[in-house]
Amino acid sequence: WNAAEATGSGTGVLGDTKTFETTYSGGTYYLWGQSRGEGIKTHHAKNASYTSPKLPGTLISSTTNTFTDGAAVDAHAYAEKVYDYYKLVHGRNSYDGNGAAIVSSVHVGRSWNNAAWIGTQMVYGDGDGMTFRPLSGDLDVVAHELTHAVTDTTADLIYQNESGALNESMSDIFAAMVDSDNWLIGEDVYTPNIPGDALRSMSDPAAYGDPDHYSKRYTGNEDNGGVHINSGINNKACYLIAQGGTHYGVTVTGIGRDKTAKIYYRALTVYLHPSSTFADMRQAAVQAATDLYGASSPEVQAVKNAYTAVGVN
Ligand SMILES: O=C(O)[C@H](CCc1ccccc1)CC1(C(=O)N[C@@H](Cc2c[nH]c3ccccc23)C(=O)O)CCCC1
Ligand SMILES: [Ca+2]
Ligand SMILES: [Zn+2]
Repeated sequence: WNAAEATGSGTGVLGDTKTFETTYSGGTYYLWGQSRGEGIKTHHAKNASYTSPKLPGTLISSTTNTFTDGAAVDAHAYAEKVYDYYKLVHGRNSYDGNGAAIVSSVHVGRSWNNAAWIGTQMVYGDGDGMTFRPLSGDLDVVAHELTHAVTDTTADLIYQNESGALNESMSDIFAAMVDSDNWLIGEDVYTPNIPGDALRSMSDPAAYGDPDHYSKRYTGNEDNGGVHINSGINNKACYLIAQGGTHYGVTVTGIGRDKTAKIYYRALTVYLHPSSTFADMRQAAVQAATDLYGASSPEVQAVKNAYTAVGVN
């Protein structure tokens, strides 16, 4: 049998219909797209834990090329969208720049209220229906996880303390650039019974208890030294660069999402390194903006003012 490329369709976590690449082989269709890099494959973990050697699990199949597993449909379709974002916007072929295969597993764990990049693949929990719906149901989350793979193959920011907060912020930043209708993270899958809330906010990190100024950074040991907490400081800086605003008396004139994304992509892939601090982040963003737009550009000024506004000088 040859493995023929096909177009499948299915219903996502939120009940929306979408199409995506599948492969036909031996009378069966598989959640396996072949046109992007070395391919995109989506598997069923059958409740195996994210640490289980049973991962990735079974490649998800259908005899009709119609897929009814919402978590699988979204994990697969959103992986395509994130691949396309990095290829078309930044010229990057998959997360490693070399077409690496993108592998996901859904139904990981039992009612697991989380998701992750485990170094080799993406894994998604189903949530317990109260804290989360199946987490692949939000494009933010898929883009966040795949961006961890981009970071790991570029700056490789150490996942603790300040470098870890920057690692987290890079994932939130590109999640917001891909799922570009707002500056919230996880809003589509977080607390299904509570409308309008999110896991994190980049426009107002404090709305969810995260710091929006360096003087308010968490210095304890929880969460690998607050990687999902102190990310709020850099997330706010990114928001200010893109949208502008006055923060703790410092005014920033926004330059828009697209230029902001280019600055952070260049900072991440050229200037940041494993032990980068927030001070290094400011310098990397200033240098990236200088390379792209010139030393005396409004883009460079926006970067400088945004980092001053969040207390990183
Ligand atoms: O990628 C990441 O940074 C997070 C990876 C979490 C993880 C780490 C190590 C092993 C397993 C899982 C997953 C996400 C996250 O931000 N998790 C946070 C918030 C969170 C999600 N579910 C939770 C349940 C309890 C407490 C906190 C959480 C965390 O794990 O802290 C990213 C987008 C949405 C979920
Ligand atoms: Ca969002
Ligand atoms: Zn993360």
